[in-house]
Amino acid sequence: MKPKIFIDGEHGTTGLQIRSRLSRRDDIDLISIPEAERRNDAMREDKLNEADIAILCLPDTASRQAMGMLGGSNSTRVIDTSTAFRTDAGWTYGFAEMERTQAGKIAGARFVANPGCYPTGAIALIRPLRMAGLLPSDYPVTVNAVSGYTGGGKQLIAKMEDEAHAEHIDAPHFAYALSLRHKHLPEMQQHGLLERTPLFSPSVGRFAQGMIVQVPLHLDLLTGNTTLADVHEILNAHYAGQSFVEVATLEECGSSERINAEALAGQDNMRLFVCGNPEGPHVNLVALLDNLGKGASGAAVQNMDLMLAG
Ligand SMILES: NC(=O)C1=CN([C@@H]2O[C@H](COP(=O)(O)OP(=O)(O)OC[C@H]3O[C@@H](n4cnc5c(N)ncnc54)[C@H](OP(=O)(O)O)[C@@H]3O)[C@@H](O)[C@H]2O)C=CC1
Ligand SMILES: CC(=O)N[C@@H](CCC(=O)OP(=O)(O)O)C(=O)O
Repeated sequence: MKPKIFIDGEHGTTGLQIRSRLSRRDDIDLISIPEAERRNDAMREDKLNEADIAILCLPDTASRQAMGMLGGSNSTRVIDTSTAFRTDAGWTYGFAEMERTQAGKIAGARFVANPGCYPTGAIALIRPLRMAGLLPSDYPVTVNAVSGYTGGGKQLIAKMEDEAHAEHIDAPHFAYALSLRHKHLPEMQQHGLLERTPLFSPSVGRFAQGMIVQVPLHLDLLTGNTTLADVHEILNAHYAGQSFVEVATLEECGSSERINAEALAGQDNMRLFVCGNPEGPHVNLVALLDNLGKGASGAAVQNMDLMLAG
């Protein structure tokens, strides 16, 4: 029998993208509720309990409610795309390339918390340097980022696209989370293995999908006489052989004049760049991804595949 997959929130931005990836497959049985019934709790509870894997594409509160609907006695496995469980010890963090053992942990997990889009880029850049001992745990990390506006879900999409919307946004690019308390900080800190809370400044551009996450570092504050080439070598070795995360060569990093935030829109992979003057004194680490690809729906499908194979 084919495994039954239910996407709770399948008519939202992340859910639709997962559904379009899964609707092309014949190795799974996609179970569904009609769009008009998407908030029918009795139907949701029924499908949640019928599924082998439930993928929650809901706001945090609705994800917590769905976990309540699952109760204790069923065997449904869960991938949650919200922020609700990403630092919860009872959940496995769904960033498969974070460590060599992480894909195996996801494969055997009952509950998998899909990473946030910005943390996917930030942790990808930071964690290997922490693990190698190059980046001190108390380093004051700064993360600067720009996201496509689909990152804000249906509500932000409407504000950006609908000129008649009461809260229409006509800016081509805007900074937000100005109080520096973005909801992604706890997972960046925990899974980035950082003692200090990072300083995170996100922004949104007038494009639908795509994302750039930047982590600039002072080389003289890293351990030893670290060079830009050393940083590149650590990242390159960490992600060697991975299908969804690739480190651009130093040649490509050195010859690129610009990085286009939309370059990976519609794709499920992430590319990392180590930019700067080879003589120092700084290095700028850059992650390029689709907020709805490796940043959400692509990663959820990657995790589902690991769980089905596990
Ligand atoms: N967009 C992105 O790039 C990313 C999103 N995420 C996360 O994924 C989750 C989904 O986000 P996104 O798809 O962007 O959001 P959307 O607002 O686009 O979609 C959310 C969906 O959930 C439905 N929903 C809301 N509350 C309930 C409820 N109580 N019961 C049943 N259905 C409900 C909504 O229905 P209705 O239309 O009626 O409101 C909508 O269909 C969020 O937790 C988000 O933080 C994670 C990474 C990236
Ligand atoms: C552009 C935009 O508004 N982005 C969202 C984050 C999108 C996302 O990844 O949400 P999760 O918390 O579920 O990971 C934000 O900053 O709140």
